[in-house]
Amino acid sequence: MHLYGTGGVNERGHLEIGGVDTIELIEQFGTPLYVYDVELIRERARGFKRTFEELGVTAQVAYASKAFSSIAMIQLAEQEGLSLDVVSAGELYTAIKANFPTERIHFHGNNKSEEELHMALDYDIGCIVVDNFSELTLLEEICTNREQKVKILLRVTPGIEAHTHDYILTGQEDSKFGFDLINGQAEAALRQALHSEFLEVLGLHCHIGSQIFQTTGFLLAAQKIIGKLSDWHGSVGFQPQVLNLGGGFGIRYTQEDDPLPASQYVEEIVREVQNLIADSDLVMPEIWIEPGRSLVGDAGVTLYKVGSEKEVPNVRKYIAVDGGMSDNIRPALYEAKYDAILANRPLDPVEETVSIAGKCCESGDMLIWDLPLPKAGRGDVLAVFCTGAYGYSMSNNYNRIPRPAVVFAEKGEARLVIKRETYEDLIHLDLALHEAAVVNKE
Ligand SMILES: Cc1ncc(COP(=O)(O)O)c(C=O)c1O
Ligand SMILES: N[C@@H](CCCC[NH3+])C(=O)O
Repeated sequence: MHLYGTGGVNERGHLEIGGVDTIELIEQFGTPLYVYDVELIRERARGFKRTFEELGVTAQVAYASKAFSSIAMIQLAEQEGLSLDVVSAGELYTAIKANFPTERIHFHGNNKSEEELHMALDYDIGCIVVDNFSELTLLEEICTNREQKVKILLRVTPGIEAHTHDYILTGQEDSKFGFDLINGQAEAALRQALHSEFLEVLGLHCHIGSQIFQTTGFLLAAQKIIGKLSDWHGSVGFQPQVLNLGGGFGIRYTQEDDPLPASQYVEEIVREVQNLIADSDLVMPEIWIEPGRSLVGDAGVTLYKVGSEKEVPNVRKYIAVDGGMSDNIRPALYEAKYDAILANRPLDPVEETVSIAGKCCESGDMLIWDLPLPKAGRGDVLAVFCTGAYGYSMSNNYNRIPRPAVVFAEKGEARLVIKRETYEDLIHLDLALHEAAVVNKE
């Protein structure tokens, strides 16, 4: 048995998270249940901030709220002095409702609508990360009409192929995100933005991908970007105040994963930037990062009840749980791997290898292939580790399965921070045929 995050086994022989017995939690809140170890999120946030402080660099650590956005989570980010990356009006709305300081909100996305840009301006958020020419022009027009200034970063694609799953790569040239750094797009965007009296260009942003285990890609991106910034200092006289190198720091989902300590990513990036800046005419900019997964990923566990089983003789045994791709789509989407144990008897010896199936009507709804477990059956509780990032946030109602509840556990106290969806919630936007008015005729 291998524990992730700060999970432990208590005197009752149950898996404990944040000092809370997981079996007591499911008795109270049901399954599937997301449980977050709040202390671990705090530790991770403090770790990032401390590393920058020790390096003497002015920084912002922005939590990429797409990893897991909820009012309580945003409040936690605020308590820890993080900034916030949002990518939609919905994420921005959540942040506003959580009273997150708007000057520390950064707005991302490759297709922000007019409405979203207005909303960002209404709340006077910290900065908008401009992704492409059409957005740049639109934002310029909107700001001119409103006679309102806004701080922006230009997102660039530095032409880096980070070593990760194709679907979560973002820094390569052929990407839907950002201005191409190398072929002149980024410089043209900078010139256009500098021309506008309403756009204040803070600097550049790049995000090369997610679940990255090496620093090489980040260092290469820093080299390419600072090389260009240095050229532009000569040609356009631009001095960046901010360099945002995104998120993407990998975490350990299974024992096969071998990520670096979070501090090492930051340290190596900062030292590279310092060296490159020292060799240029530029002044050291603030360094911003925007981790999601590495702040919340291994702090989350999903608890499921074990249900049916099926044996395919001489091939495999399937064990089904009461959730699946509706609460965690990552295995189906990215072939993501997870590890799990029985939360009600984690210390029992392994007896067999089973494959964990979800309950959705899809063959692809498999959570874990070939998991060593004690003999498990109805009544057992499966704890899948490291589901804190892109689990709940990508959950859905496929097969009209209600979304799970989410609990924060800290120092022996459990707080329900997202209620379980009810069947009523599932149909609350539906209109019955007799209620649905004809809307396309007078
Ligand atoms: C622009 C941007 N910033 C930050 C992140 C957070 O990435 P991660 O959760 O891998 O740290 C993402 C997601 O990949 C992203 O697209
Ligand atoms: N959602 C993805 C990562 C992409 C994040 C956004 N660029 C995951 O679960 O790993």
